[in-house]
Amino acid sequence: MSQIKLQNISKTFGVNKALRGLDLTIEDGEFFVLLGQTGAGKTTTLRIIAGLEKPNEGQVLIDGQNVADWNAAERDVALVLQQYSLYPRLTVRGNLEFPLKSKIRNMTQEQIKQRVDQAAETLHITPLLDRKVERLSGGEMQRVSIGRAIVREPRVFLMDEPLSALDAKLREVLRVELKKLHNELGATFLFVTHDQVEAMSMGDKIGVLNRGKLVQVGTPAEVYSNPVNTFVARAVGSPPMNLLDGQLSAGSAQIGAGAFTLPVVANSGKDGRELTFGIRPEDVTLESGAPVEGRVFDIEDHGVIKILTLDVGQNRLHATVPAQMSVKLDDSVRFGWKPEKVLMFDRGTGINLAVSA
Ligand SMILES: Nc1ncnc2c1ncn2[C@@H]1O[C@H](COP(=O)(O)OP(=O)(O)OP(=O)(O)O)[C@@H](O)[C@H]1O
Repeated sequence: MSQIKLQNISKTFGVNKALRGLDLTIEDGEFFVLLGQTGAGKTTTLRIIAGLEKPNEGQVLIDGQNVADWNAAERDVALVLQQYSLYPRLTVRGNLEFPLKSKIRNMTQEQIKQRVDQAAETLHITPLLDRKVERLSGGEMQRVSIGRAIVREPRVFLMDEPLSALDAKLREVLRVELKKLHNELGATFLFVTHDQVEAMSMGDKIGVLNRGKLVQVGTPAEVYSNPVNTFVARAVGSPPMNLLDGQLSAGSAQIGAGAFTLPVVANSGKDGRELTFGIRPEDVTLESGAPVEGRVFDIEDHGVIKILTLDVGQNRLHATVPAQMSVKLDDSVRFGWKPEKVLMFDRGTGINLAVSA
């Protein structure tokens, strides 16, 4: 178990700035998820921690020790990748034993067997131990990859989108299993993904990475309910937060070119300012007496809920409603929201006014 600290890490590939002054602390035993779009710098961050890449600037500290001069083996971190790096000709047992057979470890056959059996039990792959890896399904292979990391009992687990090659159902199963595994091992996990559902459902903490910079760190609930800017507001939540351009006028949001007006919690001194108003789809309420009229442009049925796309003038927004609500395409509906549910962002910078105040 270990704490990881990245201090002012920058990494450049030619003219490409992969990481730009990254500061990040992952506490001992934490399940930390780094969320970012493709090219945000997630893999580079992991490779720098693992010692496979050197930063141009900044330091990596593991348990307070600067590990700049430590090679990958000395850092004792395990990297689990999206593409399983297994030996196809070996059995599952052979693959799990492999990292333990190194001379440096000096382990007896009995010790190795014990570790392998234990890891196989934890990952529910005991019945597969004698099977050749090339004859496993994708989900089974990913379990074996994780097993190869577990047997080493590393200080830290670094996971690079380990579930993204799996189908949706299996991803769900393994998400739960990885969380359980983390609880059982009590180890530090750094998991990177571009999938916000994965980030929200797995992380004790989430760090949102945008073009090599960390934009926000917090619990999933904090990041969801109080995004620091419109980038984070868009990055978490499905469907994403409605972001509507408008102006603040006497305690009301005037959306679009006067398309509609709805109350917000007054923010002194912001009258007349060009803003972007943010409202989560589940906070848009449909009621017959609600103040604004919209037209139903689209309906997505998700079992227990429906996601409606509403058109109001030039504006389009999402509303999440119970599945039993009777509504058809092109219906005219009335909607509103509670003033305290609306976030306000500066239109130019995208910064959340509540954060910058
Ligand atoms: N070895 C390399 N040589 C040149 N450019 C690189 C190299 N590795 C990464 N990059 C660039 O650095 C940036 C960050 O890449 P990185 O792989 O860390 O992003 P990522 O967030 O993991 O993306 P993805 O989700 O697509 O894997 C990208 O623009 C990428 O093209």
